[in-house]
Amino acid sequence: MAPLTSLSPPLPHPSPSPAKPRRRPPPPPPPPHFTPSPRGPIRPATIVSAASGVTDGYHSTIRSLNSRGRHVPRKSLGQNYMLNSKVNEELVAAAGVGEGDVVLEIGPGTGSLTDALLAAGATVFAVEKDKHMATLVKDRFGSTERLKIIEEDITKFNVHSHFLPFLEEKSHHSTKHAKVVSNLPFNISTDVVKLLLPMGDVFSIMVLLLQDETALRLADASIQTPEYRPINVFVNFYSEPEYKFKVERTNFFPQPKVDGAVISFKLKNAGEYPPVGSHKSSRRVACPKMRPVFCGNLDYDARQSEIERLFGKYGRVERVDMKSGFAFVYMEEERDADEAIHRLDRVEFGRKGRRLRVEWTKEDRSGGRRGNSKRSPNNTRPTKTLFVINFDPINTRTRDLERHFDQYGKISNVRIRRNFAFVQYELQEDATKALEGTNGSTLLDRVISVEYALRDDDEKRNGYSPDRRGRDRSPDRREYRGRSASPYGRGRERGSPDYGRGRERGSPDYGRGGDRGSPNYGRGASPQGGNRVDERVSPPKYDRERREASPGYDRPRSRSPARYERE
Ligand SMILES: C[S@@+](CC[C@H](N)C(=O)[O-])C[C@H]1O[C@@H](n2cnc3c(N)ncnc32)[C@H](O)[C@@H]1O
Repeated sequence: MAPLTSLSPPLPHPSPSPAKPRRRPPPPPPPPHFTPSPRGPIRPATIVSAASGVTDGYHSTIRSLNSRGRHVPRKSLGQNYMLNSKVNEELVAAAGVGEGDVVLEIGPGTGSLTDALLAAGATVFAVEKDKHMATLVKDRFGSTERLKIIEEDITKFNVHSHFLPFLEEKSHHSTKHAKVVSNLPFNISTDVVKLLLPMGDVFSIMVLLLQDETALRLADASIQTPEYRPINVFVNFYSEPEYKFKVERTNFFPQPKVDGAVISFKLKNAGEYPPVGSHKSSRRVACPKMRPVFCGNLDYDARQSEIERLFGKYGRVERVDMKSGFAFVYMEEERDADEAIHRLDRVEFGRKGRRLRVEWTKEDRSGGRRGNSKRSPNNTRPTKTLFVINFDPINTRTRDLERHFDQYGKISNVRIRRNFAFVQYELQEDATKALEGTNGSTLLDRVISVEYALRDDDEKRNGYSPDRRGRDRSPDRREYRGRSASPYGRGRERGSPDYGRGRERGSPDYGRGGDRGSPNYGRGASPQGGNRVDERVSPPKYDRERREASPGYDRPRSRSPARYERE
């Protein structure tokens, strides 16, 4: 450790040439720097006066920075170190850290907050991305049972496989919940919030020091304000946020351009998540077994086994519902699904290296439409012709459909059009039987959806027959295109779950003669819910009521989750 030559604050990064320091020395010990938020009543603030701890924190931070030779704080890593030990103590107090607690600390840096956590009696698991700082903090505390430091990027950190065993081993509480306390690099705060808030099974509270602006925004629970954003839906769904107090920028070295603030999130357990059904329904969105992961932008010929293998790396896959170009993956554990989403979203996959879209399905599909909703609410007028979707468009032949449907009566015609088909019976009663029997059934590994066609061929004007006419003149398709609940709609892009993402790959409009079928299946008007092809382009949507209670649902359609991450 480099010795301190005087009691006055040394340069935090001793330069080989003292005459030309690369950075200004840190400021003198700061005056009281906690101030209440000026931003209105929804953000209660705590006024904390600075105390003698100020200089202690200051000196130990500077000493640490000097301890392993010259260290230039890295802006890209948000390295603004805390100089005021009082702030650290307040962070610890806000999380109620006490004897026997296990704490995940993100970015220990020089170890000043780590020190306060250890002093409170906690066992600390610290994740530090910067190798230099990880070594520095190890040096500072030496080997102790109560501290584990790993060098890793928190945004890529597998909490369940790396942290849970530690928690199991170290927690002395029966509840086995850990806490998160961190003076976070400002640039990853939303990533961290998104990563950890859904982990109410692991963490009870998360207390973060982040940019004041961000803290104010995240703590905003009032849906009525114009500032209310998708991230607020997320935050309030998974936690109870509370703005604690502001921390002025002069408390950090180097001094950032903005002030910081401390915010706490009391994490909810799955059972506490707001219900997402109608008021009559008590269904909750977060039941792990019920909510599949949407995996979009797949090759049309992607195989179920490939998807199983892919997701199987992150946990047990209960089942995979393959659709055309997308799939729903049911994982046994919600945390494994979270991990899969985290790892696989936007990863290139398949022969053509498409970028996957992986995210939680936007609707609780457990309503079991497949099992209990056999008919389209939009199209209840029985016809002799059935409209079939969701079969494998590459491998399904007319004869496969015939075989699948002919047990219900005499079929007069089967027509496949890209990835939808019409099956016409001679008798309407047979069509009804077939609809009841085949909707939600499996054909060549795909769960198909069946509903009545809007009209029968023989109802068409001038004795229309699709077999005699060109595709473009098909009244069936014209009819469907015109409906708001259209399964064909307006030609959205493939694999983009309706957030305006996924533009890298265009999708020909079905109705306009694109050469590869990626129909726009409309928006959530699917009578079959989970089984309709429209899910391929857009995961099912909640109704307005549900959206309010569900993270991500109030996103404007043109906005992307990527943007959400950048907030
Ligand atoms: C704002 S500093 C806080 C340091 C220290 N806790 C303090 O209070 O002085 C942020 C710390 O997080 C580390 N860090 C930055 N990005 C990280 C990441 N993705 N994962 C883990 N640590 C990260 C930085 O290297 C730095 O040490």
